[in-house]
Amino acid sequence: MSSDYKDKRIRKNSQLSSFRLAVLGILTAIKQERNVKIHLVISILVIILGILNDLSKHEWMFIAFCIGLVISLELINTAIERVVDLVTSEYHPLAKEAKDIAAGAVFVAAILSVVIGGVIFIPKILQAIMS
Ligand SMILES: Nc1ncnc2c1ncn2[C@@H]1O[C@H](COP(=O)(O)OP(=O)(O)OP(=O)(O)O)[C@@H](O)[C@H]1O
Repeated sequence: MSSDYKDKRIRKNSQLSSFRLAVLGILTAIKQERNVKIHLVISILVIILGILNDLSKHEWMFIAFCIGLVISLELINTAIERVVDLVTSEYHPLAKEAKDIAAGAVFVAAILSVVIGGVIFIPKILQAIMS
């Protein structure tokens, strides 16, 4: 990295707080990554479903945890994809492993969220159908 580029970067970063840079990172991921958009839409739908079903404080804590976990891991997955693409545009088995493992982390969190969402919502939906 050239020192000129580094100087410019340090100056630029000191103008923006780390909080604003983090928000910028989230907005970049939302704009550029289809999966981040999909997770956000699903999260909004789950929140609406939660409001309609009048969830308890504990149920909301589980839902909030799952939404935060999946979106955080999706952002880390996106960052790993960027770094891999920065390092190589060629096919490389390690690049494949890095991307696939990062995607696996999101998948595990998504499965956990589906299980928790099912435990919370299925009984409520069944009760609503039966009554
Ligand atoms: N440089 C590479 N070398 C080897 N395999 C790669 C490389 N880049 C991508 N792949 C493989 O292609 C898959 C898709 O890669 P891509 O870069 O399109 O990430 P994707 O964009 O994972 O998916 P998404 O944007 O839907 O999250 C990766 O999961 C990986 O298996």
